[in-house]
Amino acid sequence: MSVFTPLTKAQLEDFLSPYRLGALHDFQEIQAGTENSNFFIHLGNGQYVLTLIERGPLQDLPFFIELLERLHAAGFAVPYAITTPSGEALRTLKGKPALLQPCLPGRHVDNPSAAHCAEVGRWLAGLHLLTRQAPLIRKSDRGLDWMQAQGKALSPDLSADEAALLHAALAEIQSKQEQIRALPSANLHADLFRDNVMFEGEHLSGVIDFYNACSGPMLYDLAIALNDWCSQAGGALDLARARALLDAYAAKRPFSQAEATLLPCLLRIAAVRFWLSRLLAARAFAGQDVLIKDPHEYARLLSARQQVLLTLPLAL
Ligand SMILES: Nc1ncnc2c1ncn2[C@@H]1O[C@H](COP(=O)(O)OP(=O)(O)OP(=O)(O)O)[C@@H](O)[C@H]1O
Ligand SMILES: N[C@@H](CCO)C(=O)O
Repeated sequence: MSVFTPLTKAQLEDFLSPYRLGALHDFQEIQAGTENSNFFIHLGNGQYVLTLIERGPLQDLPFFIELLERLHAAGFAVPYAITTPSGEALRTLKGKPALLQPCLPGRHVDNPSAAHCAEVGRWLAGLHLLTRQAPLIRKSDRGLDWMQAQGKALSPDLSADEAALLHAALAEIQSKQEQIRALPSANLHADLFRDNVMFEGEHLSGVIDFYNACSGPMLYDLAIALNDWCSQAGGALDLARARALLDAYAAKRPFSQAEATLLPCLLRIAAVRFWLSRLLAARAFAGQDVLIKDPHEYARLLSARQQVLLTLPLAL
């Protein structure tokens, strides 16, 4: 399970009363999730999700709240922070920052079709188009410098083959970092995995978990999504799904030549980022009753991205 801070009904009733959303009928701990404590909350006038933030850059919570408010105002189905009548969005429960959000409809899709991937591409293009003129600035706390530092710290734990794979990727990141930082930027979700997207049939009905959101190169968001949504079991890219995602995106925001050149590198960087964060989580939560995602999946994926046959659709 992954609820780090259990709550009683009385604690919840006390916390929820200022929202004036009706009586607490029921609540359930949400077992999925790896970083925060989440609860489904059934109130008199509907269903909500309560998140207690357990870790991460707490000083950046105002950034997440503002970004989600901006997306909500633009019509995106996202878990914006509901405010109390006195205007409080960020509150505290059992000493943890606490946010009450709408419960978004739909379910996660484990085996996405090309149509699901196209929806993801369209959603990402919408996010980037909305924010690229004036992105809210936040440097990722798991960016290129973090990868270099964590890669160095974690490589002694790896097999010789894995360490060589990681070192080659870190050397590539080092040599191309200026080109990467010069790519066109916007606000990124930066964690757009299948378990952060809800679907009703083939219609994308919501995106959750913005706690890795940041400002940065738009291509990086695509690389993260391609790696999770468009990989076959062994790690190789599924070209039909990848093409569907990229074509749907490019129909709303055409790619630049620099983005086309750097796509293979960005796919490798996105693989390194989640390989390292999963290694760190596996180390931090070893032996505990916490959902740990397999780090080796991302080592395999990085290995499979040494050759990338996918090209970006460019405007003629
Ligand atoms: N606003 C919401 N509407 C509906 N379901 C939600 C909402 N927020 C969270 N959930 C459900 O709770 C689960 C866990 O949430 P989430 O992925 O945000 O966990 P986390 O621990 O914060 O993040 P992660 O493990 O992805 O880093 C989701 O998979 C989803 O099923
Ligand atoms: N989506 C991440 C976990 C949360 O950041 C992963 O699959 O490793």
